Amino acid sequence: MASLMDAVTMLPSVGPKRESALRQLGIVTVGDLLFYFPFRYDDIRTRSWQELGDGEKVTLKGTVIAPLVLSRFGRNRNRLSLRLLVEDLPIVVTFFNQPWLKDKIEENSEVAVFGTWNAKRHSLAGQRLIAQADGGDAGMSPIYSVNKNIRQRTLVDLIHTAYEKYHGLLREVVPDSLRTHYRLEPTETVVHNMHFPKNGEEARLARRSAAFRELFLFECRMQSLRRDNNQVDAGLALDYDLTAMREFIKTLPFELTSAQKRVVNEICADMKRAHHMNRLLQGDVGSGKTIVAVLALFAAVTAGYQAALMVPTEILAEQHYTKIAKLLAPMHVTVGILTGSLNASDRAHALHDIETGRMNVIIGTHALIQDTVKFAKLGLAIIDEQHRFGVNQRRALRQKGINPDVLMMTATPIPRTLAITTYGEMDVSTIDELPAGRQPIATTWLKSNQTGRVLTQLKTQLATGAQAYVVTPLIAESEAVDLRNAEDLYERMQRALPEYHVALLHGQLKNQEKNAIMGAFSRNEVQVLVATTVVEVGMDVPNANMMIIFDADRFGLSQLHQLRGRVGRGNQQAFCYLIADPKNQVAIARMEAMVKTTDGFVLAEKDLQLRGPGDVFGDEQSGLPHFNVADPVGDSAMLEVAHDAAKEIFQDDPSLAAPDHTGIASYLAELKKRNQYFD
Ligand SMILES: Nc1ncnc2c1ncn2[C@@H]1O[C@H](COP(=O)(O)OP(=O)(O)OP(=O)(O)O)[C@@H](O)[C@H]1O
Repeated sequence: MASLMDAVTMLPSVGPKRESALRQLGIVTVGDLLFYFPFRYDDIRTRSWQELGDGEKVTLKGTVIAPLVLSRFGRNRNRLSLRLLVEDLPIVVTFFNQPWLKDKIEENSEVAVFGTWNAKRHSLAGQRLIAQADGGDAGMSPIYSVNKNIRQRTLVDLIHTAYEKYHGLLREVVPDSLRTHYRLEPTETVVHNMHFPKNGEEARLARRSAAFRELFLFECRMQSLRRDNNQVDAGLALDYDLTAMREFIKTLPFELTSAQKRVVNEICADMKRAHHMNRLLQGDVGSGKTIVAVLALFAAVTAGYQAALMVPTEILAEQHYTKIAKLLAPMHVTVGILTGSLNASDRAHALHDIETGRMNVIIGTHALIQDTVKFAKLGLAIIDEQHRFGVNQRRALRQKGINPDVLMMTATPIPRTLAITTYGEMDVSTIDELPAGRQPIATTWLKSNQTGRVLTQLKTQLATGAQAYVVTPLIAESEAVDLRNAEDLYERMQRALPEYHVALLHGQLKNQEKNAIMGAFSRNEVQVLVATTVVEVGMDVPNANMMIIFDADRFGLSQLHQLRGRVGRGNQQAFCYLIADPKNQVAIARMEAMVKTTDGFVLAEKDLQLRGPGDVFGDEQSGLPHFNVADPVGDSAMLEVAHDAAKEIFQDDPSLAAPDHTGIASYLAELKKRNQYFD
């Protein structure tokens, strides 16, 4: 019996080659193909040239009135020109690098060409020859994202065939009540009109329903993950020792903020429950996440388990190791470190101590998730700066233990819309308060010809006993040029500040050298640290209260905020100077936002507005889901509706037994089946 889960090879004309090309696009089943929607449409209805504006994309129809001319330049480039009589106007059409069209177009024949109109020269830069099959006069031509192994045309034909044969099997998954309320179209209509709309309006309406469906199903997936997580007996119940916790807290050099107390309580209560903890700890730069993590690590140890902290760089691992070992020493907890740069014998020792359980708390980098690392009894895994780890790496760490509880920490505040999509399946603890006595960092934006002022300020600050960072971005194409820039700046600083120690920190130093420099800076043996962006994460030197960032317009907002967050970690007034001559509006807006606020959540919202979601996190590793039709930012209102609706459904009917919910249940069941199949 036919099913939407049929492999695409069930369609005529899909052999192994096409199958693999489709698979590269993520299309495996007929259902995948039908829901592989175009990302835009070209309006290919023919129009009269008289109504066209310059630069408009259009299809023009006319008669070829002269022989075609093909000219070649160099090896791979060529131009095909033809003269076309459109209504009563002779125009010139040129196609670049499509020499095969010469054999398809005959003199005196009638053709339709899609391209960009040049109103002044009465010419058309041709993109495509419109075939009769495209409908010529009535149509929107869908444009799909394809790869070099499959052409648009082929994909359209395949979708057409699949639709003809399978459209009767398309079912509703969004409950009727929601569909009526939000006036969503039936799935069959959506699929049809996404691929074959008659006009822009049809496409727009179909897109709206398709986006909602996609967001809703995504939210249902998140809710079902959450539901599975929350099942009792799915995780560990870490029965920590409250008295020991209280004693430990007494040894800390400061009083916890009430936000820190609240999140520690949330985390501990969660660890104690038998379900699997899957929690995100977010807090602005300098809000004191580290100590919260240490308390969680300690709690796990008092419950008789090992606990691990995984961080993105070796330097950070070293720093955390030094700090945490010192904090936990009075409590007789054995803390160890595992990074890629341990020598063979240290490594063997560490592995042995992890395996026998002698090491209670293990701090490390990716080295922690290698196969050779075997934990005796891992109860808690904390992942710092988690967006730098891919989903698979997180899963690998989880699989190291007996399904240990997981806490992720991030210093990049996440706007609400993104939090819903990225961390929808997690519980979130937020530190929304800075330790007492912190003053907002005074931020000034200067042009590069005003740097003299900064130097004066720097001298004043250094005279009071403070320290400073001077950051220069990696901007040149070659590392060598970047290094020279940083070295130049370093020498200039040395000359300008002969009575102080200046050091240079850059990415090409060995880890040991970097550690030595950071160590010297944190002991105040170095007063001015000139650095490339390596200081971005995790540096914690409370005596440093001045941050100077050169070419600040080269950084993104969240990076600037992270950098600035390296100062103002003590009680003195801190200063940040952004030196930049931004060239465009977006960069200017970034500088202005930095001057205006020091609140990471406000900046994150601004960043999202200025750049769009992909850029906030940067890359595939962000863990940000990829949507086919929906845009989590542009469609954020819809996302919220979908989120709330899915949440309500899972609350009221967790087993999805109601007749209106069977569509969701079978969608999720199918997903599960496929995951098993492909894992
Ligand atoms: N309750 C507190 N009172 C006073 N100081 C605190 C408190 N909690 C943390 N600190 C100090 O504040 C500084 C910042 O803390 P921490 O390094 O944990 O910040 P963070 O949240 O990890 O920030 P970042 O993401 O910027 O690294 C540290 O020097 C820490 O010792």
